[in-house]
Amino acid sequence: MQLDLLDKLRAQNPVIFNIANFVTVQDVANAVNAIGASPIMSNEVAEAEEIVRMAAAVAVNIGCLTKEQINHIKKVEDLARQYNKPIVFDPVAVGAVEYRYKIADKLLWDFHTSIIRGNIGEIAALGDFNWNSKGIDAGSGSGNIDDIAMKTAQKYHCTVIASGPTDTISDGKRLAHVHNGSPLFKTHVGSGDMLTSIVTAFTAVADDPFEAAQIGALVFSCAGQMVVQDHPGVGPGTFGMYLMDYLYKVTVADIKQIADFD
Ligand SMILES: Nc1ncnc2c1ncn2[C@@H]1O[C@H](COP(=O)(O)OP(=O)(O)O)[C@@H](O)[C@H]1O
Ligand SMILES: Cc1ncsc1CCOP(=O)(O)O
Ligand SMILES: [Mg+2]
Repeated sequence: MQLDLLDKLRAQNPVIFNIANFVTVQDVANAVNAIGASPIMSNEVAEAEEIVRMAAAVAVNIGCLTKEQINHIKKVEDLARQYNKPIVFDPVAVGAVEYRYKIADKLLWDFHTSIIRGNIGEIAALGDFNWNSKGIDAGSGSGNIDDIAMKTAQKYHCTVIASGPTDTISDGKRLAHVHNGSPLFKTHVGSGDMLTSIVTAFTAVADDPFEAAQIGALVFSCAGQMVVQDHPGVGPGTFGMYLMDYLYKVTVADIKQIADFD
Protein backbone atom coordinates (compact mmCIF):
# COMPACT_ATOMS: atom_id res chain seq x y z
CA MET A 1 0.00 0.00 0.00
CA GLN A 2 1.40 3.40 -1.03
CA LEU A 3 1.40 5.19 2.32
CA ASP A 4 3.44 8.04 0.82
CA LEU A 5 0.29 9.14 -1.02
CA LEU A 6 -0.65 10.94 2.21
CA ASP A 7 2.42 13.16 1.92
CA LYS A 8 1.78 13.61 -1.82
CA LEU A 9 -1.82 14.68 -1.10
CA ARG A 10 -0.69 17.27 1.43
CA ALA A 11 1.98 18.58 -0.92
CA GLN A 12 -0.44 18.95 -3.84
CA ASN A 13 -3.53 20.15 -1.88
CA PRO A 14 -5.90 19.18 -4.73
CA VAL A 15 -9.30 20.87 -5.13
CA ILE A 16 -12.05 18.32 -4.48
CA PHE A 17 -15.57 19.11 -5.76
CA ASN A 18 -18.23 17.63 -3.46
CA ILE A 19 -21.89 17.33 -4.36
CA ALA A 20 -22.80 16.91 -0.70
CA ASN A 21 -25.93 16.57 1.41
CA PHE A 22 -27.16 19.23 3.82
CA VAL A 23 -26.84 16.88 6.81
CA THR A 24 -23.08 16.39 6.73
CA VAL A 25 -21.74 19.02 4.33
CA GLN A 26 -19.68 20.88 6.94
CA ASP A 27 -18.15 17.70 8.37
CA VAL A 28 -17.20 16.64 4.84
CA ALA A 29 -15.66 20.01 3.98
CA ASN A 30 -13.69 20.11 7.22
CA ALA A 31 -12.50 16.50 6.90
CA VAL A 32 -11.25 17.07 3.32
CA ASN A 33 -9.53 20.26 4.48
CA ALA A 34 -8.02 18.57 7.55
CA ILE A 35 -6.48 15.70 5.57
CA GLY A 36 -4.76 18.22 3.28
CA ALA A 37 -7.01 18.71 0.25
CA SER A 38 -9.13 21.74 -0.67
CA PRO A 39 -12.92 21.18 -0.67
CA ILE A 40 -15.49 23.09 -2.73
CA MET A 41 -19.24 22.46 -2.60
CA SER A 42 -21.82 23.68 -5.11
CA ASN A 43 -25.42 22.92 -6.14
CA GLU A 44 -25.60 25.33 -9.09
CA VAL A 45 -25.52 23.78 -12.57
CA ALA A 46 -24.57 27.15 -14.12
CA GLU A 47 -21.12 27.03 -12.49
CA ALA A 48 -20.61 23.28 -12.91
CA GLU A 49 -18.14 23.54 -15.79
CA GLU A 50 -15.93 26.09 -14.04
CA ILE A 51 -15.79 23.99 -10.88
CA VAL A 52 -15.21 20.65 -12.61
CA ARG A 53 -12.35 22.26 -14.54
CA MET A 54 -10.67 23.56 -11.36
CA ALA A 55 -11.22 20.31 -9.43
CA ALA A 56 -8.88 17.32 -9.44
CA ALA A 57 -11.71 14.90 -8.59
CA VAL A 58 -15.44 14.84 -7.84
CA ALA A 59 -17.40 13.26 -4.95
CA VAL A 60 -21.11 12.61 -5.59
CA ASN A 61 -23.25 11.97 -2.50
CA ILE A 62 -27.00 11.25 -2.93
CA GLY A 63 -27.84 11.65 0.75
CA CYS A 64 -30.48 14.37 0.26
CA LEU A 65 -31.36 13.79 -3.36
CA THR A 66 -33.77 16.11 -5.21
CA LYS A 67 -34.90 16.16 -8.83
CA GLU A 68 -32.91 19.36 -9.34
CA GLN A 69 -29.83 17.76 -7.83
CA ILE A 70 -30.17 14.72 -10.11
CA ASN A 71 -29.95 17.07 -13.12
CA HIS A 72 -26.96 18.77 -11.51
CA ILE A 73 -25.26 15.41 -10.90
CA LYS A 74 -25.81 14.36 -14.53
CA LYS A 75 -24.26 17.62 -15.77
CA VAL A 76 -21.30 17.33 -13.40
CA GLU A 77 -20.68 13.67 -14.25
CA ASP A 78 -20.82 14.46 -17.97
CA LEU A 79 -18.30 17.27 -17.44
CA ALA A 80 -16.10 14.98 -15.33
CA ARG A 81 -16.03 12.56 -18.27
CA GLN A 82 -15.23 15.42 -20.67
CA TYR A 83 -12.37 16.75 -18.50
CA ASN A 84 -11.22 13.30 -17.34
CA LYS A 85 -11.80 13.86 -13.62
CA PRO A 86 -12.33 10.79 -11.38
CA ILE A 87 -15.73 10.40 -9.72
CA VAL A 88 -16.34 8.73 -6.34
CA PHE A 89 -19.99 7.89 -5.66
CA ASP A 90 -21.68 7.55 -2.25
CA PRO A 91 -24.99 5.67 -2.65
CA VAL A 92 -26.57 6.78 0.64
CA ALA A 93 -29.50 4.56 1.67
CA VAL A 94 -29.92 2.78 -1.70
CA GLY A 95 -30.57 -0.43 0.24
CA ALA A 96 -33.53 1.11 2.04
CA VAL A 97 -35.04 3.45 -0.57
CA GLU A 98 -35.98 1.87 -3.91
CA TYR A 99 -36.21 5.32 -5.55
CA ARG A 100 -32.56 5.97 -4.71
CA TYR A 101 -31.49 2.52 -5.93
CA LYS A 102 -33.02 3.23 -9.35
CA ILE A 103 -31.41 6.67 -9.61
CA ALA A 104 -28.02 5.41 -8.42
CA ASP A 105 -28.08 2.35 -10.72
CA LYS A 106 -28.88 4.54 -13.76
CA LEU A 107 -26.15 7.07 -12.90
CA LEU A 108 -23.62 4.26 -12.40
CA TRP A 109 -24.52 2.76 -15.79
CA ASP A 110 -24.68 6.09 -17.66
CA PHE A 111 -21.44 7.57 -16.33
CA HIS A 112 -18.08 5.96 -15.51
CA THR A 113 -17.42 5.98 -11.76
CA SER A 114 -13.94 5.27 -10.43
CA ILE A 115 -15.02 4.21 -6.95
CA ILE A 116 -18.31 3.46 -5.20
CA ARG A 117 -18.01 3.86 -1.42
CA GLY A 118 -20.94 2.64 0.67
CA ASN A 119 -21.64 0.62 3.77
CA ILE A 120 -22.18 -3.09 3.23
CA GLY A 121 -25.96 -2.68 3.07
CA GLU A 122 -25.68 -0.12 0.27
CA ILE A 123 -23.09 -2.15 -1.68
CA ALA A 124 -25.14 -5.34 -1.30
CA ALA A 125 -28.19 -3.51 -2.69
CA LEU A 126 -26.26 -2.23 -5.72
CA GLY A 127 -24.94 -5.74 -6.32
CA ASP A 128 -28.51 -7.14 -6.08
CA PHE A 129 -27.71 -9.24 -3.02
CA ASN A 130 -30.25 -9.84 -0.23
CA TRP A 131 -29.48 -7.65 2.76
CA ASN A 132 -31.63 -5.89 5.36
CA SER A 133 -30.44 -2.28 5.12
CA LYS A 134 -31.79 0.13 7.69
CA GLY A 135 -32.15 3.72 6.46
CA ILE A 136 -28.66 5.19 6.02
CA ASP A 137 -27.13 2.35 8.04
CA ALA A 138 -25.82 -1.04 6.97
CA GLY A 139 -28.50 -3.07 8.78
CA SER A 140 -27.92 -6.83 8.81
CA GLY A 141 -27.35 -9.67 6.40
CA SER A 142 -25.58 -12.98 5.98
CA GLY A 143 -23.88 -12.69 2.59
CA ASN A 144 -20.15 -13.06 1.99
CA ILE A 145 -18.81 -9.51 1.96
CA ASP A 146 -15.82 -10.34 -0.26
CA ASP A 147 -18.22 -11.81 -2.83
CA ILE A 148 -20.57 -8.82 -2.56
CA ALA A 149 -17.77 -6.30 -3.06
CA MET A 150 -16.21 -8.27 -5.92
CA LYS A 151 -19.48 -8.82 -7.82
CA THR A 152 -20.65 -5.21 -7.38
CA ALA A 153 -17.30 -3.97 -8.68
CA GLN A 154 -17.68 -6.29 -11.68
CA LYS A 155 -21.25 -5.10 -12.27
CA TYR A 156 -20.29 -1.43 -12.56
CA HIS A 157 -16.71 -1.90 -13.81
CA CYS A 158 -15.17 0.13 -11.00
CA THR A 159 -13.57 -0.14 -7.58
CA VAL A 160 -15.89 -0.69 -4.61
CA ILE A 161 -15.36 0.02 -0.92
CA ALA A 162 -17.84 -1.87 1.26
CA SER A 163 -17.17 -0.13 4.56
CA GLY A 164 -17.84 -1.34 8.10
CA PRO A 165 -15.89 -2.95 10.96
CA THR A 166 -13.63 -4.16 8.17
CA ASP A 167 -13.51 -2.13 4.96
CA THR A 168 -13.59 -4.56 2.04
CA ILE A 169 -12.19 -3.19 -1.22
CA SER A 170 -12.39 -4.78 -4.67
CA ASP A 171 -11.86 -3.73 -8.29
CA GLY A 172 -13.58 -6.88 -9.53
CA LYS A 173 -10.32 -8.81 -9.66
CA ARG A 174 -8.34 -7.83 -6.55
CA LEU A 175 -9.48 -7.80 -2.92
CA ALA A 176 -8.11 -5.86 0.04
CA HIS A 177 -9.24 -5.39 3.62
CA VAL A 178 -8.65 -2.60 6.13
CA HIS A 179 -9.34 -3.75 9.70
CA ASN A 180 -8.57 -0.50 11.53
CA GLY A 181 -11.26 1.84 12.91
CA SER A 182 -13.55 2.19 15.91
CA PRO A 183 -17.23 1.41 16.66
CA LEU A 184 -17.50 5.10 17.55
CA PHE A 185 -17.57 5.90 13.84
CA LYS A 186 -21.08 4.46 13.84
CA THR A 187 -22.12 7.02 16.46
CA HIS A 188 -21.05 9.92 14.25
CA VAL A 189 -23.44 10.63 11.36
CA GLY A 190 -21.27 11.63 8.45
CA SER A 191 -18.47 9.13 8.95
CA GLY A 192 -19.18 7.45 5.63
CA ASP A 193 -19.65 10.75 3.81
CA MET A 194 -16.31 11.96 5.13
CA LEU A 195 -14.64 8.72 4.06
CA THR A 196 -16.07 9.03 0.54
CA SER A 197 -14.68 12.54 0.09
CA ILE A 198 -11.31 11.65 1.61
CA VAL A 199 -11.05 8.70 -0.79
CA THR A 200 -11.94 11.16 -3.57
CA ALA A 201 -9.00 13.32 -2.49
CA PHE A 202 -6.68 10.33 -2.82
CA THR A 203 -7.92 9.59 -6.35
CA ALA A 204 -6.38 12.97 -7.23
CA VAL A 205 -2.87 11.75 -6.32
CA ALA A 206 -3.02 8.00 -7.01
CA ASP A 207 -2.59 6.36 -10.43
CA ASP A 208 -4.92 3.49 -9.51
CA PRO A 209 -8.41 3.88 -7.94
CA PHE A 210 -7.90 0.57 -6.12
CA GLU A 211 -4.83 2.10 -4.44
CA ALA A 212 -6.67 5.35 -3.66
CA ALA A 213 -9.50 3.35 -2.07
CA GLN A 214 -7.14 1.39 0.15
CA ILE A 215 -5.09 4.35 1.37
CA GLY A 216 -8.16 6.52 1.92
CA ALA A 217 -9.85 3.83 3.97
CA LEU A 218 -6.67 3.13 5.94
CA VAL A 219 -5.85 6.76 6.78
CA PHE A 220 -9.41 7.59 7.80
CA SER A 221 -9.96 4.52 9.96
CA CYS A 222 -6.52 4.85 11.59
CA ALA A 223 -7.25 8.48 12.49
CA GLY A 224 -10.47 7.38 14.21
CA GLN A 225 -8.72 4.54 15.98
CA MET A 226 -6.05 6.92 17.27
CA VAL A 227 -8.72 9.24 18.70
CA VAL A 228 -10.08 6.41 20.83
CA GLN A 229 -6.63 5.14 21.83
CA ASP A 230 -5.59 8.61 23.03
CA HIS A 231 -8.98 9.59 24.48
CA PRO A 232 -10.55 6.41 25.93
CA GLY A 233 -13.57 8.25 27.38
CA VAL A 234 -14.52 9.88 24.08
CA GLY A 235 -18.23 9.76 23.10
CA PRO A 236 -20.33 10.59 20.01
CA GLY A 237 -19.99 14.36 20.43
CA THR A 238 -16.27 14.62 21.09
CA PHE A 239 -15.27 11.77 18.73
CA GLY A 240 -16.17 13.88 15.70
CA MET A 241 -14.34 16.88 17.14
CA TYR A 242 -11.13 14.97 17.82
CA LEU A 243 -11.37 13.20 14.44
CA MET A 244 -10.72 16.51 12.68
CA ASP A 245 -7.58 17.03 14.76
CA TYR A 246 -6.31 13.54 13.99
CA LEU A 247 -7.04 13.78 10.26
CA TYR A 248 -4.93 16.96 10.32
CA LYS A 249 -2.00 15.60 12.30
CA VAL A 250 -1.84 11.88 11.42
CA THR A 251 1.46 10.94 9.77
CA VAL A 252 2.67 8.03 7.68
CA ALA A 253 4.77 6.98 10.71
CA ASP A 254 1.66 6.96 12.92
CA ILE A 255 -0.19 4.79 10.42
CA LYS A 256 2.71 2.36 10.04
CA GLN A 257 2.55 1.73 13.80
CA ILE A 258 -1.10 0.61 13.85
CA ALA A 259 -2.04 -0.28 10.26
CA ASP A 260 -3.92 -3.59 10.01
CA PHE A 261 -4.69 -4.49 6.39
CA ASP A 262 -4.36 -7.41 3.98
N1 LIG B 1 -17.93 -1.21 13.95
C1 LIG B 1 -16.92 -0.53 13.40
N2 LIG B 1 -15.66 -0.70 13.85
C2 LIG B 1 -14.63 -0.03 13.30
N3 LIG B 1 -14.78 0.89 12.29
C3 LIG B 1 -16.01 1.09 11.81
C4 LIG B 1 -17.14 0.40 12.32
N4 LIG B 1 -18.24 0.81 11.62
C5 LIG B 1 -17.81 1.72 10.72
N5 LIG B 1 -16.48 1.88 10.83
C6 LIG B 1 -15.67 2.81 10.02
O1 LIG B 1 -16.45 3.99 9.87
C7 LIG B 1 -16.25 4.58 8.59
C8 LIG B 1 -17.62 4.78 7.93
O2 LIG B 1 -18.08 3.54 7.53
P1 LIG B 1 -19.65 3.16 7.60
O3 LIG B 1 -20.14 3.40 8.96
O4 LIG B 1 -19.73 1.79 7.02
O5 LIG B 1 -20.27 4.20 6.56
P2 LIG B 1 -21.74 4.89 6.61
O6 LIG B 1 -21.59 5.98 7.62
O7 LIG B 1 -21.90 5.41 5.18
O8 LIG B 1 -22.72 3.84 6.99
C9 LIG B 1 -15.30 3.64 7.85
O9 LIG B 1 -13.97 4.15 7.95
C10 LIG B 1 -15.40 2.34 8.62
O10 LIG B 1 -14.17 1.59 8.57
C1 LIG C 1 -28.78 11.11 8.10
C2 LIG C 1 -28.70 11.37 6.63
N1 LIG C 1 -29.81 11.47 5.85
C3 LIG C 1 -29.59 11.70 4.55
S1 LIG C 1 -27.92 11.83 4.26
C4 LIG C 1 -27.51 11.54 5.92
C5 LIG C 1 -26.09 11.47 6.40
C6 LIG C 1 -25.47 10.13 6.11
O1 LIG C 1 -24.15 10.14 6.56
P1 LIG C 1 -23.26 8.81 6.71
O2 LIG C 1 -23.74 7.82 5.70
O3 LIG C 1 -21.87 9.27 6.46
O4 LIG C 1 -23.48 8.34 8.12
MG1 LIG D 1 -23.30 6.53 4.38
